[in-house]
Amino acid sequence: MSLILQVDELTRSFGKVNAVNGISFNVKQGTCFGLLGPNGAGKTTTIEMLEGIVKPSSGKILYQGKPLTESIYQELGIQFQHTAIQDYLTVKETLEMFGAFYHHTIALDELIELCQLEDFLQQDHRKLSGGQKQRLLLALALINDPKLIFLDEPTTGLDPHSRRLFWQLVNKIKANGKTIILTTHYMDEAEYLCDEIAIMDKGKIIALDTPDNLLKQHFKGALIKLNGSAFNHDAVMPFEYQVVADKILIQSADIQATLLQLINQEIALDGLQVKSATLDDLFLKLTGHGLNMKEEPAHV
Ligand SMILES: Nc1ncnc2c1ncn2[C@@H]1O[C@H](COP(=O)(O)OP(=O)(O)OP(=O)(O)O)[C@@H](O)[C@H]1O
Repeated sequence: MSLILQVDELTRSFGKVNAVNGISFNVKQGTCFGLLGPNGAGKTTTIEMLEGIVKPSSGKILYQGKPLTESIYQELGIQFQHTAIQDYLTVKETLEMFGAFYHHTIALDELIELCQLEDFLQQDHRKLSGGQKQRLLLALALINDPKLIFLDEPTTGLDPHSRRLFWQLVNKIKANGKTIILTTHYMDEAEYLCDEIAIMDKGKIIALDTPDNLLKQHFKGALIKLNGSAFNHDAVMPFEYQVVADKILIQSADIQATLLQLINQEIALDGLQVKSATLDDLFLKLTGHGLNMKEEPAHV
């Protein structure tokens, strides 16, 4: 599979803040690549450099083997976290207005059908629900029939039904051969949509691979979770464990044997969970903090 994007040692500082600190990755054509991380990790700065909106402090970005130029931006589709749309326009008028910005556009009927906008075409865009608004923003990102589409936290704040509907749309777009770069706080979204992910924390990539490979690499067998208060940490435990946030994580290849050991050690099993590891667990393991944590001070 050919590479649509190659990123090498990309860095961007704002004064003393290293928002993005020497990251490298490749994106294969026709795949969905996820950039994950907590608030302030550097995701938006990264995609804004890829989109040509923010100038890198250093590093290299190649699009289809060549450096980014003005003309390439006609080939990109961008769904921003917030897009200013002129007031009083209907959905149809909004689509027509954005279409006029590009030399080449997709047929509007096709786009309206794909993004399921038929029922709202004559509605003022300000009256759309959250899910409908996101579908309109996606349609605007697709209007120039781009090869590479950036979706920046597209489902933040949506209800579960609207999120699932949006995921189906993203999969349809991918099935049409498009490449997608997605940023998200939602690990289930990344597991469902992304072929490859980069987990960012404090401006750096701390893990990069397919979701499956990352989970296999970092977790053997099942994951047993207990409340942090369950252990006397001075006592010697007959198994390895990790304390992250307010939880104790034990990786176990033999669940029965580990549970028996816990019972023999008279450890309170309140809050016990036995499950397969998820990307949330991986993030917790790698960083020692959850994805939904409050924003940390800037990384200087
Ligand atoms: N224009 C700017 N001027 C100064 N600092 C900035 C600027 N843009 C981003 N930063 C800082 O760079 C760091 C990374 O921010 P960025 O928005 O890229 O993170 P993010 O992972 O996208 O976060 P979120 O999930 O909240 O959107 C933060 O500390 C942020 O305050």
